[in-house]
Amino acid sequence: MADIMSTVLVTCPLTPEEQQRLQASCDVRLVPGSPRPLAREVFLKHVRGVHGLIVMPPDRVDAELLDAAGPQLKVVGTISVGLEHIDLEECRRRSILVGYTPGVLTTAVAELTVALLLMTIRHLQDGQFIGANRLGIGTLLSQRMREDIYDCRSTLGALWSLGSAWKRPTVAERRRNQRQCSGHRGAGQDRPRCRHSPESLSTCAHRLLQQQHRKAGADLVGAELVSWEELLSQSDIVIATCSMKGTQNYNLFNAATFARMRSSSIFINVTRGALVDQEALLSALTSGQIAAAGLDVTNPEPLPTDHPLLQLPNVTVLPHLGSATRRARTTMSHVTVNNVLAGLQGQMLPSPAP
Ligand SMILES: O=C(O)C(=O)CO
Repeated sequence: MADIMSTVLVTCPLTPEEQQRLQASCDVRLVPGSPRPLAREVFLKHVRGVHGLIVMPPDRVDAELLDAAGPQLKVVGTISVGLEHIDLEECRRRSILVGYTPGVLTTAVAELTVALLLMTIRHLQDGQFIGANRLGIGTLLSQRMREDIYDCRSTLGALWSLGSAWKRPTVAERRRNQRQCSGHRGAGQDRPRCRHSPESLSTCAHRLLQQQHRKAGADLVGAELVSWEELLSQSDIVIATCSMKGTQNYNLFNAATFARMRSSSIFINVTRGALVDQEALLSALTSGQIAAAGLDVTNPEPLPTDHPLLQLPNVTVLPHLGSATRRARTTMSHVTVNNVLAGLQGQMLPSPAP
């Protein structure tokens, strides 16, 4: 049991079971109403004097926040695999433990990626509008039509993250299975070519492990390791699944990147909006430099309702639904509470940040 006097601030929803488990051991302080994203001044006000902190992106945990919390803070648990909102160096300097939730959402995000890809390629959101307004199939047929993925032998280029690079099942594997399920069996030439750029893999934490796993991760899903240049210029579909690596990958997709892609390319982003220079994306989409984009993540989230990206017919935007499955969210809550309870008891975290 954690010290009964420990106070934990929770800024985001936990499952009721995990909230109860936390409440059995600690004094739990919930941010009132918890509108997301949390206003900074509210966060700074409620963090004072807590021993543990449960957050999710984009709640920024930096020196200012840690100063506001005070020296008794022992542990921060984020309900996410992404860590870009936490100043890990500053936490380390203050001996504050940080836990996160790697691995447990990979499947949910991979499924969302395939769904978003299909929505984007087939204009499904337009279909929903047409259906809801009883406009009929003729309206749909008069709209722009897209290639079937089935026939186009497209090349899928994915930038895999630290976590999903070598964990099964990945996006590439699912897409391969999907084709097999729809009757595309057998002949090797029927399989989509999967390209996998080593540029996006972590070169800081676990460097040797990642380097050892890069080739293995690619082999696991039948992917070829190619350069960043090749990935951009040869892929029909480019999927950003890499992390921000702190701020290192900020605007990784920019005007120069989109200029190297094909005019028929589809761009999908399922990890972080800040990977993309949105002005450059907007201009690539309006000028025809690329064909379409499907975004589960944007910068900021949510986008303002009058944002020009939301007005474009060749863009599908979802409200960051990647991990929104019962299994993923339940496990993420569970892992986070385990991390925080361990940290409050001065134990090693079961799932520590790298
Ligand atoms: O866990 C994360 O970092 C997410 O973005 C979940 O969708």
